[in-house]
Amino acid sequence: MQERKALHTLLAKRQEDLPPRRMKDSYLEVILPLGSQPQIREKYLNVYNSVRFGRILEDLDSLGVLICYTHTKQEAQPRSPLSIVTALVDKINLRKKVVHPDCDIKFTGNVSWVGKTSMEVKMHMLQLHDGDYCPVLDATFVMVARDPENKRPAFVNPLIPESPEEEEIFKQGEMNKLKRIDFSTASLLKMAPTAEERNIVHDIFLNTLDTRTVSFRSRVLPPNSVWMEDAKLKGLQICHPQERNIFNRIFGGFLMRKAFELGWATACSCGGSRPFIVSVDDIMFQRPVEVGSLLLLSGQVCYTEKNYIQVRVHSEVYDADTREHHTTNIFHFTFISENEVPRVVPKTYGESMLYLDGKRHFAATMKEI
Ligand SMILES: CCCCCCCCCC(=O)SCCNC(=O)CCNC(=O)[C@H](O)C(C)(C)COP(=O)(O)OP(=O)(O)OC[C@H]1O[C@@H](n2cnc3c(N)ncnc32)[C@H](O)[C@@H]1OP(=O)(O)O
Repeated sequence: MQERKALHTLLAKRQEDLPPRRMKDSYLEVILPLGSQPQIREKYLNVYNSVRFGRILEDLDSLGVLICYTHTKQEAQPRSPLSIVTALVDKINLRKKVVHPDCDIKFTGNVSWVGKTSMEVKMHMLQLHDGDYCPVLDATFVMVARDPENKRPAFVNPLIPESPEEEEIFKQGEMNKLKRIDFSTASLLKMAPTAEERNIVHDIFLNTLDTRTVSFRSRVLPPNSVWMEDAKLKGLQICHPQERNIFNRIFGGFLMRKAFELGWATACSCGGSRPFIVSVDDIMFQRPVEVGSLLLLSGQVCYTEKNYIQVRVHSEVYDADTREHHTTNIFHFTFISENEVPRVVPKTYGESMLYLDGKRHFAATMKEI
């Protein structure tokens, strides 16, 4: 950090002082040689003889940051003054259920939109089959540039779209930002549910009343259902220095892997058969996780429909000295199970809000895939 302090003088005072970049300036292709270098397969292999998605999340996070460093690279500077951190995983949509552990994987990506200090990155993952690379997933992340000590935001190079297609991609980035603001304004933590949503919650409530006692208090679980309070799992992670990133905080990809694995286990125990990841959305990195933190993770099935399971993982750090808890991330995962899954039923008002939030995330995912 002492060394990094000296880099402050290299920061731009205004965004206009930085040379504009094109999308192709930050374009990178990286090969993960699972086919040609068998010795690296072990790290990626899961028990179903396919690739661990948590490892892919780590690779996407590192690649996203590397793409942003490429976008902001100044030839004259031996070292970048910027600390680039992951602010948001906007969306990851899977196009394939299974990723083979013995075929090469190619990642590609570039900066697709730029604000003042934030950059949207679009990445794609493809896998080699019979001589061709076939699409596996598409991902959109948002990274934020900070000063060398990671204390304040720092300007990034503007982005100039060069063709009508690139203008469309750039416009989409702008729209994504507005959509995120709308989604967050309508959050159930800030606003009451809509009339339609209130009816859904009340119908669920009526459906769980015990017809014999006719009381507001006695509740009965409908057939093929599970109470939400019984559809959760918890985990603890001690954040050892091994998981730190280049800014001495816990690596975002590691947090995603741990949250994904708990989310998967939660979906597995609720659904009763093997779940496959379909989509990841709206993972907001609200605050950095310090090395040495006790990270508490809670996985909750929020919503189910047919074979689909919507899981939310909440992560918080616990400070044993002050006994305070601070939320660091909320993760949203959509899984598809091999068999039809039970319906989850909320009992309390808080659970009903989690249910509606899960239903909203599920609906947004289904619209896209
Ligand atoms: C070399 C290659 C290999 C490298 C591999 C290492 C990879 C290392 C990557 C990591 O591991 S990072 C670790 C995981 N991430 C974190 O710990 C970040 C934790 N969160 C934070 O530190 C802050 O919440 C964050 C810096 C993201 C935002 O801080 P603020 O809320 O104070 O932001 P501010 O209001 O100053 O806004 C700054 C910009 O961020 C944007 N922003 C903030 N939160 C956002 C969000 N949630 N979604 C989208 N954009 C967001 C905001 O719009 C604005 O953009 P513009 O300047 O372009 O207008």
